[in-house]
Amino acid sequence: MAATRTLSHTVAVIKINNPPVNALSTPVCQALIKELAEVKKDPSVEAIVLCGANGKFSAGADIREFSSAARRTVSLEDINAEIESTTKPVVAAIEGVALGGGLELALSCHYRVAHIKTVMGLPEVLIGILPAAGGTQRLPRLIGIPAALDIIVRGRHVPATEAFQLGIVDEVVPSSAIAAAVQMARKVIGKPMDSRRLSTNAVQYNINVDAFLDTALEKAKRQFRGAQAPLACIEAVRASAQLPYQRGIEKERQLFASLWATGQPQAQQYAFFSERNVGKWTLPSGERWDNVRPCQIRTAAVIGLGTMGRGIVTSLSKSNIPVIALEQDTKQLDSGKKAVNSLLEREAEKLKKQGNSFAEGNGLGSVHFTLNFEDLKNVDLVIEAVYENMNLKKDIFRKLSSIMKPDAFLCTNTSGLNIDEIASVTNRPQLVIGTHFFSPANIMRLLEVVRGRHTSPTTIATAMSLGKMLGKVAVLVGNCPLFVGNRMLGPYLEQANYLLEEGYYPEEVDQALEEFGFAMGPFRMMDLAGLDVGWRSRMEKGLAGSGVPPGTPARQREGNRYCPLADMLCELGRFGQKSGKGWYQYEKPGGRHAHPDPWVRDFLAKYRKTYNIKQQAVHPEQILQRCLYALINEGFRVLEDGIASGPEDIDVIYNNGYGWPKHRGGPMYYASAVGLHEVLMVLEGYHKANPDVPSMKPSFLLKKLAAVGGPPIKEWRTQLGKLPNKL
Ligand SMILES: CCCCCCCCCCCCC[C@H](O)CC(=O)SCCNC(=O)CCNC(=O)[C@H](O)C(C)(C)COP(=O)(O)OP(=O)(O)OC[C@H]1O[C@@H](n2cnc3c(N)ncnc32)[C@H](O)[C@@H]1OP(=O)(O)O
Repeated sequence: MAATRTLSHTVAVIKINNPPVNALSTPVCQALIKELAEVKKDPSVEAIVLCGANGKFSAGADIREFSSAARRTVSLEDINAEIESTTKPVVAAIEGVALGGGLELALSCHYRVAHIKTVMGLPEVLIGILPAAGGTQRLPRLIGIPAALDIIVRGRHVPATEAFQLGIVDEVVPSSAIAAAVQMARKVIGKPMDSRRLSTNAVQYNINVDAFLDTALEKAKRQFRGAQAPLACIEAVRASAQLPYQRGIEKERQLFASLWATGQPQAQQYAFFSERNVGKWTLPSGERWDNVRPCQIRTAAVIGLGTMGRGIVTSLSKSNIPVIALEQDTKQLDSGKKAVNSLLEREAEKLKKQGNSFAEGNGLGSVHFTLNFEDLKNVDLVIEAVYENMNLKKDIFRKLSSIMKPDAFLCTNTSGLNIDEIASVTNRPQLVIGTHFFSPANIMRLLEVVRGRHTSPTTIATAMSLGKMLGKVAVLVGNCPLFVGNRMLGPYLEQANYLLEEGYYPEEVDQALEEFGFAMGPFRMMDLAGLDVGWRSRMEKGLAGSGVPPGTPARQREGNRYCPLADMLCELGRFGQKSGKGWYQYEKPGGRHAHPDPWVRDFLAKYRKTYNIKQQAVHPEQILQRCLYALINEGFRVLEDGIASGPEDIDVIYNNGYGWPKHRGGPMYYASAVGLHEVLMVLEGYHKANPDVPSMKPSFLLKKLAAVGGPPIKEWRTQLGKLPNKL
């Protein structure tokens, strides 16, 4: 039953019932219409309570229906209008979540009662659309333009206590919201209802709405780099102030249709479901997310309090997991402790602003700092987060192996080292796993969980479940140099470097990719990460520094093209932000504002002259094609090698760890949207002209899919048949 009805005295309680989140699917909407019609004409009913089954009001419209053939035949706003115009008072009993269409439904009720642990909001913007069941018109009428705009444009979850302060709900209760709503319904029977019908009210404001919204629009254009939904949300809110309700609704629908035509909602909704699907991991042996039980992690330890370690400690502590944080000397321990405490204070401040405190207990209190390895011996799981050096990591794992209790999990936070080699020095390779966090680890949502050859399914389940506990999107990947995200970055950065050789400047390449929607272009990103990191690794591989065989041409390695520009900057001490100079110049070492550097322009001009490189006329569109298609091609190779289980996994990694714009779905989705044949043609053309750049040689899988007509991404798996699986 999509909705059920019971009677409590003269109050009819209509309950939405569509597990798991009571999405307002077409059958639910049809059931609501039927129940409403019946209670309206039932003389024994004097008031109505609307609620959701299983402690959840509703997570909104059924997103799957948007793109499915089963297009909705019932308009949610028509149901809302029907509820609002009812002469019997309707009270929403909000529990769990009231999101999107769920909150819009509640806003059409005459009163709202919420359980204290509820969150509500209009997160449509996050899936590329705008609230289109009256939310952009009713919410400003209830709480004013600035507060409504903030909620609609950011799509944030508003806790019940804040919702009460803002006036979204009339009462917050610590016990059953349904019982409280029934009580309220009985109290308001017979009371005047006109002012409770939000659509009949005018928006109240004492600001210059146009100027306010113009400023918001400019800010949103800068902040959301090409995403259209936030801009449409602002225009819809503008309509609420300027137009009568019904015309505002027309505008809302019009904006929805225009957004749909951009293709962005489809990309963002693909990203939404991909994020959920990556949690459903499956191993070739048949073990899966739903048949392997994770172990409970009651205590954890982190080794190393550098940038990564600090973020990981904060993240664990924030999730209420007691942590032991270990450093090798007092100086580093003290500075790590200070940094962690300050991060935790900031987190506490954030929660306080949202009207919350740390869930149970105090996050700060749960961190114990130590220099003594013995202190770690009883924790359930340890995350090693020292710098990227195989010998150092092996030393630590040897030690852990002898100290830790036998069933403790040993995780390494490496961004690309071989998990099997690290596991090989332990007495429990089945409990060793890679947990690749992204910096800052207390903020970035991505966690690459890297399975080694001997890692057990229980260890995988535990690491994936830990990711969820930390509020992260955990993606299971196979063990290969650099794993998935960083491996794909290689060819992308390589092309960015070649573009400099050929006549571009860092700021021009960055601008093209930032206009595409990346949070940061490749050169700003390299400056932030530190140019010395890659330099050290290239030196270890004999590609840079004294290990390069004598007589090797400067722009060649092993017969292939090589760009030594980044090595040359490092030799001059230009490591990026940390040294105040890199591809850009900064106000000071550690400064964060990148300014184009005339020195770099001069340096590039001399370099091109030295190597007699003719400046080529590269069209800005080619910057995108070369960098992005190089990255995508490597993505296909990752699939070919069985390192990721599907294109969605790669897209989730890029959306959440590398600043890929979600409104473009992810690199593999983008390839499918651009057309695989187009991607293949560009790669083929480039590779023919540049056979000394092997990364641009089109991958086998790309060719295979292009040959069958470049099917949409959801059909790739069936088209490709059985692929190797190294998970
Ligand atoms: C011009 C052409 C137009 C064509 C289209 C015409 C249609 C026009 C109609 C317009 C009407 C608009 C009405 C309204 O404004 C629009 C909306 O309401 S959109 C939905 C807004 N809501 C959300 O975005 C909430 C999304 N969900 C979440 O944030 C979270 O799921 C949660 C609710 C906070 C719960 O989180 P968790 O507990 O972590 O659980 P999961 O996230 O794993 O979810 C569990 C399960 O539920 C599925 N699911 C969640 N929400 C929805 C949803 N709204 N619709 C469908 N399915 C949903 C999720 O995928 C998981 O599924 P599983 O993986 O278990 O299969």
